[in-house]
Amino acid sequence: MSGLNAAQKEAVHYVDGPSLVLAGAGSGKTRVITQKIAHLIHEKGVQARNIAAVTFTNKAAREMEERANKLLGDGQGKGLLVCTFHSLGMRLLREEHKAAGLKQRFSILDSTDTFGLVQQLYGTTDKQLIRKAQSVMSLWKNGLLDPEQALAQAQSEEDAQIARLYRSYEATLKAYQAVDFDDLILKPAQLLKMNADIRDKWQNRLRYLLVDEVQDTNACQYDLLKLLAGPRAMFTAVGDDDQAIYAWRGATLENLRQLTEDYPQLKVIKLEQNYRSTLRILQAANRLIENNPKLFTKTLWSEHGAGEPIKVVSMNDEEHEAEQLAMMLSGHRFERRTKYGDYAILYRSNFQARVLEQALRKHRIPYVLSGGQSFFERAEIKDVMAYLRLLVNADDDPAFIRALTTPKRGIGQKTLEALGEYAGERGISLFEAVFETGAESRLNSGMMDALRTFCTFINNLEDRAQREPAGALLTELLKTISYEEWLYDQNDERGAQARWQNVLDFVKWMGEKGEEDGQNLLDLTQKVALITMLDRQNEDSAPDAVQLSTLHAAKGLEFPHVYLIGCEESILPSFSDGEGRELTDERLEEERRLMYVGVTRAQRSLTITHCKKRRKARDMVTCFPSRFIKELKLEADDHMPDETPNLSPKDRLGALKDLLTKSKSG
Ligand SMILES: Nc1ncnc2c1ncn2[C@@H]1O[C@H](COP(=O)(O)OP(=O)(O)OP(=O)(O)O)[C@@H](O)[C@H]1O
Ligand SMILES: [Mg+2]
Repeated sequence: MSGLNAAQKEAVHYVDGPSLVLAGAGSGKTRVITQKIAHLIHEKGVQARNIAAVTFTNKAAREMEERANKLLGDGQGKGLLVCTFHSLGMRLLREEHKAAGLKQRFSILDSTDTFGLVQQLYGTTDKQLIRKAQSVMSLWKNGLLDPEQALAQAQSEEDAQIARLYRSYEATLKAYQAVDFDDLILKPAQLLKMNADIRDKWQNRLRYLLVDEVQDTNACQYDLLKLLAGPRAMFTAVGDDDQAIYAWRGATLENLRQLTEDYPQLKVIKLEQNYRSTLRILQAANRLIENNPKLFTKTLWSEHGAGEPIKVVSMNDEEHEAEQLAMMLSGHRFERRTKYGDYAILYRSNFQARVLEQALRKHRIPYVLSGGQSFFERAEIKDVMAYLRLLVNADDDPAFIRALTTPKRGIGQKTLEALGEYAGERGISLFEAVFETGAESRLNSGMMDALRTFCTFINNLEDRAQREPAGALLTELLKTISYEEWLYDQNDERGAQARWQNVLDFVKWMGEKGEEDGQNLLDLTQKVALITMLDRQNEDSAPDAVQLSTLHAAKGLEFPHVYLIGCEESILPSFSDGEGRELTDERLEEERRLMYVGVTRAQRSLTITHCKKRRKARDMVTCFPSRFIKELKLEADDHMPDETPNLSPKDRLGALKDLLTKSKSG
């Protein structure tokens, strides 16, 4: 129990009922969770497999698992469940698939897949419209509204149209034996609600629940949590209302208030000491967030010194910003003898990373990117995944079409339409339709043969996939379909090379994962949908590299030195929400919380940059510094003593040598 203050100890020791730790950034909330896991196992005799800790991102889950296992020592954490809400939901759904009306090997569609599906059902190619429909349906789903209720509630013709789309979307998913990400939460919650046996079983299994970042749970996740906790209500939730940044995905701060209502016996514990940041950073963050209405009052103090002043740097444009950043970072690293891994560059939106990446590459600064396009969303990976998904679930029509036509097998759109029509009339999947005699009259016999050859090929693979090692089988599959050649046909040399390398990385990763966990290709495939590139990177021994991340993806993390870039009106706060809605007070508050998350990631130094101009399409537009910079009230720091870093003569010599070898090798 070392390394905890009195309030943290209280939170860790309290196991008589539900508790909520409500505290600001860097106050050790996540630390309470990991320590509490150890406490439950070591002191309270709770079995590891009866404990579940839930957090928001895969990365956070992995980090928490590592920390917990370190505390627990050899083998004691066996069976401990540390995961995201989504993977918890998937586990439950896989085990209870029958009750959910799904086969055990259902497909999981990610947002790219569902985008394609909505596009097809809605009959439009207007991306904005599709995204809007997706987000409205998702909000309905998360608000536990079914298509009929949504239709009944519709206020406008547009709403009604989306509600009808929602109906066919749901029917299609069912026909495909597929679920989307929202279903991974929604369906388990419904199962637990409707089915007492399943509820008892899971409540008995997960006897203690711990939830990190509870401020970002949506209504559905909260429901799931409540159902799992049951009347015993043995859980610890930790969170910070000032860091709620997922309202756009339906997360609601209302849940925090609801928690106090649903559990009158809830013990609320506040943590007030910040262990992460220097006083300057902490106080600036506090001044910023004071501009938001308070839900709960919190005070944060720190024993750390004032630290160095927060820098605000004005740049000409985004190229200048990126270039300067690379120079500043190199200089800083040289002067302080730090590692690249001590730095994070954070930004509001993914597009900001592009120019930055170029500059970092030019200056040979190693970096890793997170929160960007997932590795698994790349076209070549999705191609390979289509085959795997089809092995797992032959009813997965989108996977069927993608695999069948990649590479082309001489089967054209007309044939697919005829097959689709027949399958639709019979209410079966495309795969099944191929083997029905009834389909023969609709298609010419050459096509029929080609289709059957393909399906037999898949059937054989499926059989082998249950027994043979994942890596070898995958390699063979790629060879059989001549995927490498196909890539070279479709892309220029460099593009093909890069894509093929990604595929090889993927095969290697699947092979290793399969050996590690003793899982076959089919088991692995279901998991892939929930994994992001970041997890993959973390598995290779983490390289010393600067972290590039969106603010959303940086939640819960900390870095010695942080650069917060593009702090301009219309970027942070962002004026548009992707659907053309304007900046309301509520959204402004959420943007402010996002800035607060960014500022509070920094431990020792914080540099904020903004551009005077920025390229928009073909024009250079004038930009203004973010209002949030003013709200940090940095003048207030002026009376604080500056602490310049002390470099001993020896360090300086070392730094100089470093630079010399670098300039030689470069
Ligand atoms: N009692 C303590 N003594 C020393 N260091 C601590 C203590 N509690 C927490 N820390 C350290 O402070 C830092 C912040 O802790 P942690 O990440 O748990 O905070 P948090 O409240 O979860 O922050 P966030 O809101 O950003 O998620 C970590 O480096 C952690 O190891
Ligand atoms: Mg945390």
